[in-house]
Amino acid sequence: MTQQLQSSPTIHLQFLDICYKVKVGKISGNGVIRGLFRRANYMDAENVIDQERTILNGITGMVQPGELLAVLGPSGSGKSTLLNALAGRLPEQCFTGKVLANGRKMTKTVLKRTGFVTQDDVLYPHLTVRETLIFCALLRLPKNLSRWEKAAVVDSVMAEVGLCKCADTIIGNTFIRGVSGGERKRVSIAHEMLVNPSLLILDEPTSGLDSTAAHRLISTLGVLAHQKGKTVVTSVHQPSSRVFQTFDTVLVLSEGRCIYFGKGSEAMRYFESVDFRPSFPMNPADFLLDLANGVWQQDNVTEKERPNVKHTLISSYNNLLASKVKDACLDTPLIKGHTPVKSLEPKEYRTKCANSVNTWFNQFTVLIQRSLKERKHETFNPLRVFQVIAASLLAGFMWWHSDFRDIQDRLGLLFFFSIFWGVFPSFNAVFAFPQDRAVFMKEQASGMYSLSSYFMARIVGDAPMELILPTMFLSITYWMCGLKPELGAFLLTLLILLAYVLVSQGLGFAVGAIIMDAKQASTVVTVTMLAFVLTGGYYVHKVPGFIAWMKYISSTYYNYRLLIHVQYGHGREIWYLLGCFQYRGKHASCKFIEDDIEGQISTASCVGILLIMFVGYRLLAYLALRRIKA
Ligand SMILES: Nc1ncnc2c1ncn2[C@@H]1O[C@H](COP(=O)(O)OP(=O)(O)OP(=O)(O)O)[C@@H](O)[C@H]1O
Repeated sequence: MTQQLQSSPTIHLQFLDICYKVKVGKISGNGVIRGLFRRANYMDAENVIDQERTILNGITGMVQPGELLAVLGPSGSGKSTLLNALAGRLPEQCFTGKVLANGRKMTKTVLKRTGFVTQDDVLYPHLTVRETLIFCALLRLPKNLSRWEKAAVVDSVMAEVGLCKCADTIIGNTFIRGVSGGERKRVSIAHEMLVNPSLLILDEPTSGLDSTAAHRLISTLGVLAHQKGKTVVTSVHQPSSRVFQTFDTVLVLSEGRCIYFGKGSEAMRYFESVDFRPSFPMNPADFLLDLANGVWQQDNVTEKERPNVKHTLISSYNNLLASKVKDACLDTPLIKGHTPVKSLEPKEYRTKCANSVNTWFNQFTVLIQRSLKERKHETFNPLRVFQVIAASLLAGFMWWHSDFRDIQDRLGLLFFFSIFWGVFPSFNAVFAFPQDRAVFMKEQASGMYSLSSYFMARIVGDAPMELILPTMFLSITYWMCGLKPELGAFLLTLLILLAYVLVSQGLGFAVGAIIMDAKQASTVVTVTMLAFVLTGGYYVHKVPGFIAWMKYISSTYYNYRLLIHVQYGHGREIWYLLGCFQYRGKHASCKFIEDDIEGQISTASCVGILLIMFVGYRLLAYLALRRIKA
């Protein structure tokens, strides 16, 4: 089995003349600046000007299997952008130049064999290291491997990247103590290593680590390149001299331009050859970064005489090295149009790739298991359970054994159900997709599962607890309040309430998925629910005509009507019981029967509309996620 995974072909990566520009906003004549530039001369411009900023300018280089290429440069020099372009994460139409794997354009198959470790660790905080990797293996490894075999791959990858010690520790985050920063980074690397990538690209894997941890991590990457034959590209912010020695090739960026590409061991010699040498012995990486920042201390030279460092280095690179690097890249047989060597695309590997996609159902079950594990602390949160029990007891005591004939009180109770079980689930559901966004985007980019399997797993996984809590609530309150003492009536009330909870949850999902920002989405859902509650039919009867239509889109209205129907039917029975034909318009309860029970929308319509809302909100959420994915 391990052999099966080890047979992935090698990748020779070449990138030629990569240029990336972005539009940074428009500047209008009235001085309103919407872009990044705020220079005074633009303020006076009469016309609207589109500003372009060059992030990468003609970057060329290559890296072979068994080699570790380090991309160095100050913050903002374009390292992440370059790595994104190399990993196929930057849309092709956004940049110019070529990224070639084994002399060919990057194909989906190659991208599947590419592991990309982003700068931020996008992991679930409540899963342990082993669980994180097991779920990843279940989703990413070929379906012809058994669960046991996938677990064995996880164990071997953990041993390879040094994670065995903390295998059962949770990942954690700022609020929950988990594995250390270095270990978290290793988990991100292991996540990519599971698919046995031929090309591994890492964006600043050492950021936030102390020099020892950084050295250990880069050594691990060195082993992957030198001993396992992987092609490794990593950006590093501030490598120590020990770390620098591990790099085979170094690319130094300064403001999106290359100032050096070549062997790490020859970098200092090159800069000396163009008259830039350190005035005292220093870490080569520090010296290179100083130069990339335009900082250079030179004895006996005044500030005025000092050359423009960046400008000089860019010209030197263009005059001395650029053409050599380009020739070296173009000179490989693969680029010259030769047919790629057979071993690079073995038939066996292609067959395996074709077989590797897990079935929809498989993805769904793994995602649901992961979702339940990751969110069990939230779902079975004792505070949430306490909140619901406290509310049910409070309502139970407030309406203790209420009388069937006290219609006003009873309607108040039924409306309280509608408010509580409208706001609570919608508010909880609104966070679902915004919180998952980073993981979802990353996993979608790696093609781990389909959107529909993720979506179904998310909404089904959330359902059980959303249904358990209202059942608990109603079982306590219904009997305490003395509502219709029939099992059938109780079960019907429960069914209506659960359906309403699912509709409210759907509203939360839809708003969350459309807005994708937890704070904004929770505000919108609160306002929406407020509108639904106000037009629900309890507070105001004579709603002004221009806003009266709102009740027809209010799920609270339909739920309230159904709950009343279970208790009072069409109101005939209670009408006769209270003798309302005598007191029409005078007795308060009779007034409630006239206004709230009689002649309202039919039960079938209420059920039908709630059903439409149940499906409609979820469909909206799904379409909103599709848009994000695209
Ligand atoms: N889509 C974009 N729109 C505007 N500016 C952008 C865009 N993408 C990147 N940039 C800018 O391009 C520059 C390079 O960004 P990049 O993230 O590649 O830098 P970096 O070298 O990786 O920096 P760091 O080390 O801080 O992560 C930055 O100044 C960034 O603000």
